[in-house]
Amino acid sequence: MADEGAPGRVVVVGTGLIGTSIALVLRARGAEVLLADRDRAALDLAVGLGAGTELPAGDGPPPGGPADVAVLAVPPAAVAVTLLDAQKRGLARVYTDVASVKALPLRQAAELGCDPASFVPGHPLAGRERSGPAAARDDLFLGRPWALCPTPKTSPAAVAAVEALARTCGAEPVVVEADEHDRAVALVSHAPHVVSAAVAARLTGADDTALGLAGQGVRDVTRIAASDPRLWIGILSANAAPVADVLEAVATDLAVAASLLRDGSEGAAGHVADLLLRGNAGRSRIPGKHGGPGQAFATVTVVIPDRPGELAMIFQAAGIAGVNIEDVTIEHSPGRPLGVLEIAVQPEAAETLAAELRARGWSVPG
Ligand SMILES: NC(=O)c1ccc[n+]([C@@H]2O[C@H](COP(=O)([O-])OP(=O)(O)OC[C@H]3O[C@@H](n4cnc5c(N)ncnc54)[C@H](O)[C@@H]3O)[C@@H](O)[C@H]2O)c1
Ligand SMILES: O=C(O)C(=O)C[C@]1(C(=O)O)C=C[C@@H](O)C=C1
Repeated sequence: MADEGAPGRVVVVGTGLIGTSIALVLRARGAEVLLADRDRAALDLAVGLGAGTELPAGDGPPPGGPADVAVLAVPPAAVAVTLLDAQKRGLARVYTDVASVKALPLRQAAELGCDPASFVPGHPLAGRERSGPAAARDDLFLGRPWALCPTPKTSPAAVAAVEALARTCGAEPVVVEADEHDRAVALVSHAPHVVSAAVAARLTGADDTALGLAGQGVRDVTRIAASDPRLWIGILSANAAPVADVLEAVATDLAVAASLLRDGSEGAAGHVADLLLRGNAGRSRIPGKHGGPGQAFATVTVVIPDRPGELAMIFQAAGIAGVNIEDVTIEHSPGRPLGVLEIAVQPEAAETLAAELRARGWSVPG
């Protein structure tokens, strides 16, 4: 039995990273999932992972009639033709896609004469630097925003069905107009991807000494540079102008920083510091948990011995003190039997938690 409000029967076309991840979570929530992919190996692997059963080939709807929703999890340039095909076949009552750009598939769907009422353009803001069904995860969408870009022609019932699908995947639906979506993701996803690639590209000529000294910083900045270039060239060229706007602004900041560093004067260092401070300010604006507005939590730092049950006892102590834990990070020094736990709490609760933990014998500096 599916959860209440969740789609009961879903078709997923495109069993790569995103399609298979959606299929896995829907299966876990009790939905029947029918899978299709033009790549036999990707389809077989998704079926083997338990993401669903193969959609029978043919011209008409699936056996048992149209599904509640068909999710088109194919590259941006393939969305409109896949939609036309799926609607002609009558695969589902409602259709959505997951492409990282929204204006292009919408425009192409209109040009091809697709039915606009049953199509809800969508985009889960969650992913990985790996492609294909082997990289799929059923927790990929937890707490993430899932953009929906209905037009005035989209039926409200179709929007409600796709909102329910996004919620079933653990995501938070956010309705936004397609052009606004594309400008927004140019800033928060697409331009950062190119910047990451540009930093990683410098490493192609790096010698062994430099590579041997690579730490976490360069790994963090370049993680997404490992993504599939074929997928990303499709995304970037479909959102070219907004991405170029952001890249030009970043390039200006970088060029100014480089010339100030060459200048070498004390005043010049102050100007570079200004960019670093703007970096701190921008980073702190990225929303926190549940995609809510960025919130200034206080951090309680605890030194914890590396032994079983320690975290559970700390969380229990927080519960006894009536303090809600907003977020947690743990830093481990390799080879040391200690960890540093950073607990984010509401500012007014920080002192209560620190006092409770100290009273119970933990080391809480500050
Ligand atoms: N990778 C990410 O982090 C991410 C995040 C959110 C959204 N997206 C979007 O999701 C979509 C899929 O990306 P992915 O990362 O899952 O890619 P992927 O390469 O892992 O999977 C895409 C799958 O679509 C299949 N496919 C391509 N054309 C097809 C067609 N015409 N008919 C049937 N199957 C077809 C491919 O064989 C492949 O299995 C893209 O539109 C992408 O922009 C990606
Ligand atoms: O985390 C990653 O690996 C991603 O690239 C995910 C990411 C993003 O930029 O946040 C990338 C593209 C998608 O359209 C949505 C999500």
